[in-house]
Amino acid sequence: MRILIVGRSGQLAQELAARLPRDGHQVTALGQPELDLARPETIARAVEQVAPEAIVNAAAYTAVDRAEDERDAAFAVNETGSGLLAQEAAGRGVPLVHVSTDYVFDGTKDGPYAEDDVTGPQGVYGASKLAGEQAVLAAHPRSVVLRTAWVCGAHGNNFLKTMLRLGAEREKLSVVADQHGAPTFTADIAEAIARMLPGLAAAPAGDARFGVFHYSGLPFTTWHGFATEIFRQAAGRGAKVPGEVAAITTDQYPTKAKRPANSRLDCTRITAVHGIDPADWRVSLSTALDGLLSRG
Ligand SMILES: NC(=O)C1=CN([C@@H]2O[C@H](COP(=O)(O)OP(=O)(O)OC[C@H]3O[C@@H](n4cnc5c(N)ncnc54)[C@H](OP(=O)(O)O)[C@@H]3O)[C@@H](O)[C@H]2O)C=CC1
Ligand SMILES: Cc1cn([C@H]2C[C@H](O)[C@@H](COP(=O)(O)OP(=O)(O)O[C@H]3O[C@@H](C)C(=O)[C@@H](O)[C@H]3O)O2)c(=O)[nH]c1=O
Ligand SMILES: [Mg+2]
Repeated sequence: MRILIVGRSGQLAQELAARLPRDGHQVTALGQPELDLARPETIARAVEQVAPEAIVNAAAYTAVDRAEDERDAAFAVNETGSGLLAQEAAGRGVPLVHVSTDYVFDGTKDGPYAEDDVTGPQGVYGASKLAGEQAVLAAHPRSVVLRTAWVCGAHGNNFLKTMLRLGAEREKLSVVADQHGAPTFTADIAEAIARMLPGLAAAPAGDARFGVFHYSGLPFTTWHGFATEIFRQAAGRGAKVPGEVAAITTDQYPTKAKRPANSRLDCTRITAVHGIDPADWRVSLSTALDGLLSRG
């Protein structure tokens, strides 16, 4: 299939550009300035030029704290641009996979979130992503909204790479231990998208394969639990790690945007409908560290 990946420099976009050709797909990854989700005219032009048979939107305004001060910029990309992209996909009759986030939830639920649970974003980023989900689903019945969480990988910037960097510099780190969720590695998300694309291309509007799906790693942990496992595995590979990783509360780590205390996603629907199982993030972490630490 000819596939358009929207986003080029992002961590998931780079992983998709590496993974999808392995299934024989012809892949074009476009980002700014050629395809700028904040500039509507570039969206239509890029889609027409590539003439894709499927589109994956891996681009977003992702600066969670900065979004609090840049509401218009966040909504322009995450809502308006994403909705327009969905319109283009609908116009061409091709399926769209649109990636979204756990931050659409308020985090007060006592247990993992299912796809139809009530949303309630705590910040501008989450609100703009929720508006984007709604715009995409309204514009195009043959779309998948794939909500994931705590995305990490070898490419781009993420919590894993921040921990490795800070861990090499400092003797002590403090990491929040009262936000619950699970890391999701870009390699696993790319694999999941690769597995669902052929079915989506064949499925008509109204098919159960479209709609909202949750996909994150297992087992559930906290950011502190994730950091602890990162340093355990990194130390095993000879990397310099901090002597202490203190468990702190969210109150002790003030940030501009509020994060949900519970980001746990119930991923049973994607398993039932698409046959895709959540990956053990500890295994994916090990693979990512093999690449990251051997490169020095
Ligand atoms: N990071 C995370 O922890 C999580 C991410 N997600 C979602 O996953 C998806 C992928 O995120 P991730 O790979 O981490 O994101 P990154 O922050 O790594 O990359 C974002 C990408 O979006 C592109 N982008 C930003 N603005 C525009 C624009 N106006 N037009 C075109 N492209 C633009 C960036 O390009 P450029 O570099 O040129 O600006 C970049 O390629 C997003 O939908 C995100 O909301 C969901 C849950 C967790
Ligand atoms: C660097 C650092 C972070 N933290 C906390 C802050 C935050 O609660 C948590 C994770 O930090 P981050 O900066 O990665 O958080 P954040 O950028 O909010 O990560 C989010 O990004 C968006 C795009 C999403 O969609 C979410 O799923 C989520 O992954 O760890 C510490 O406690 N100590 C530290 O030293
Ligand atoms: Mg971040």
